[in-house]
Amino acid sequence: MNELSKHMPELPPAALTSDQSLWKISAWSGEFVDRQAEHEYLHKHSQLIARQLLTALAIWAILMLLFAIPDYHALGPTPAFWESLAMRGVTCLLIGVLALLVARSPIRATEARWITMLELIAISLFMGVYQLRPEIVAWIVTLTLIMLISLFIFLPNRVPAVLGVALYMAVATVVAVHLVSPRSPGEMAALSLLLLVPIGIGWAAALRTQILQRKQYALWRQAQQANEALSREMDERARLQEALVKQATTDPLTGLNNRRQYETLFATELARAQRKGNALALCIIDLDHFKQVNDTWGHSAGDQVLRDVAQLCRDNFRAVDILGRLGGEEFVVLLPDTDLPTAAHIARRFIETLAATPIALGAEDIRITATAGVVQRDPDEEQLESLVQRADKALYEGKRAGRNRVITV
Ligand SMILES: Nc1nc2c(ncn2[C@@H]2O[C@H](COP(=O)(O)OP(=O)(O)OP(=O)(O)O)[C@@H](O)[C@H]2O)c(=O)[nH]1
Repeated sequence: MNELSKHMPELPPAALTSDQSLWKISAWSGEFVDRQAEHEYLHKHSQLIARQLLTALAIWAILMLLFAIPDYHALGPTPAFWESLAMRGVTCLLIGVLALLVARSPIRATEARWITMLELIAISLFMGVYQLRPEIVAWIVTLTLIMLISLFIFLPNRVPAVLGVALYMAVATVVAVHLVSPRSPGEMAALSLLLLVPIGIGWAAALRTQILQRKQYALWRQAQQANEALSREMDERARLQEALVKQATTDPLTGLNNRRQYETLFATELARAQRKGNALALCIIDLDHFKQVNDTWGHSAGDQVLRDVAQLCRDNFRAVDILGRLGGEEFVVLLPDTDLPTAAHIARRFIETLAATPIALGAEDIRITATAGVVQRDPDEEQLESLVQRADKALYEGKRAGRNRVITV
C-alpha cells in the first residue's frame, strides 16, 4: 500500500451492489413487485411492445375480415350475414382506433386498460356469432379455444389483465352455448373444463415469458448500476488522490509549493543546470515588519496579505520560475537559467512592484515592503539548504541595512 492509498476511505460494499428487493418479481403476475421498477421496465420496452401489439392487431383485423367469406357462403346475403359483418366491421374499427393510438404514442401499448377494453368489447360482440350460426357451435368453441391461447401468447398485455379477459371469455362462451343449444350439466362442466385448459396453459406460458424477460432486465440493470457505482467511486478516488497530492505538495495558505515539494523541484532543476552547464539562482523574499500587520490588523488579515503577496509573485515572476513558501512570511523563488545580475534585477523589480501595490484589508489599503537575498548556485553546490542559508544571510544583511531592498552574494 502506498502512502496515498493509506488515506483512502474503504469502499462501502453496498455501493457496488444494487438493492435486490427492487427487482423482486411477483410469481402470479410476472411483474416487478416494485411499481417504479415495473414502470421503468415497461417504459424501456414500450417501442418493442407497441410493435408487437400493432402486428397482432393487424393479424386480428385481417382474420376478422377473412372469416366473413365462410359466413357469406353459409348465410348468403341474409340479415344474419349483415349482422355478422357489422360485428366484424365494428371490431375492425375499434382495432384500427387502438392501432392509431398506439402508433401515435407507443407508451399506450404498455397501459393494460386500452387493449383490455378492446378485448372485452370484441369478445362481447363475438358472442353474437353463437346466435347467428347455432349450427356450428362446435366449430366456434374450437375457435374460442384458439383465441384463448392467442390472447396470452400473441396480444401483448399485462398477465393479470389477460387472465381476467380470458375468464370472461370462458364464462361468456359457456353462457352463449347454454342459451343457443342447452346441454346436460355434465356436458357444460366438460365444456368449462375444456375452456379452462387453454387458459391454464396460456397463463403459465405468459407468466414464464414475463418472468424470464424481467429477470434478464433486472440482471442488466444491476450490472449497469454496479458499473455506475464503480465509476462514481473511481471519480471520487481520483478526486481524493488529486486533493491528497495537492495537500502533500502545496502550502495550504498560499497554494505555493511547500518545502517538501520544493526540494523535489530543486533536484530536477539542479540536474538540468548541471547537464546543460546553465546558471541557477535563488531568491528569498521576506516581508518587512510583518509582525506589525498581524498585531494591528489581526492574524487573518496577515493571512490575506500572505495570499496577496503569493499572487503577486505568480503574476510577476516568469512561468519557469519556481515559487514556494518555506514558512512564516518568507517566500522563495528558484530562477532557472539565470545568473546573479539578472536574478537581482528580477528580484528588485518585484520588490518595487510589491512596495507600489496597495493591499486591500477590508475598506482600507495598506502597503507592504519586503527584503530579498539573492544568490547564484556555485558550480559544486548541490544542496538547496546551502543556497537557502546563503540567501538568508544576504537577506538579514538587507534587513540590517534598512529593509525594502535586494542584497546579492
Ligand atoms: N498571519 C500570519 N502570520 C504569520 C504566519 N507565519 C508567520 N507569521 C507571523 O509573521 C511574523 C514574523 O515576525 P518577525 O519574524 O518578527 O518578522 P517581521 O515582523 O516581518 O520583521 P522583519 O522580518 O525583521 O522585517 C510573526 O508575527 C509570525 O507570527 C502565517 O502563516 N500567517
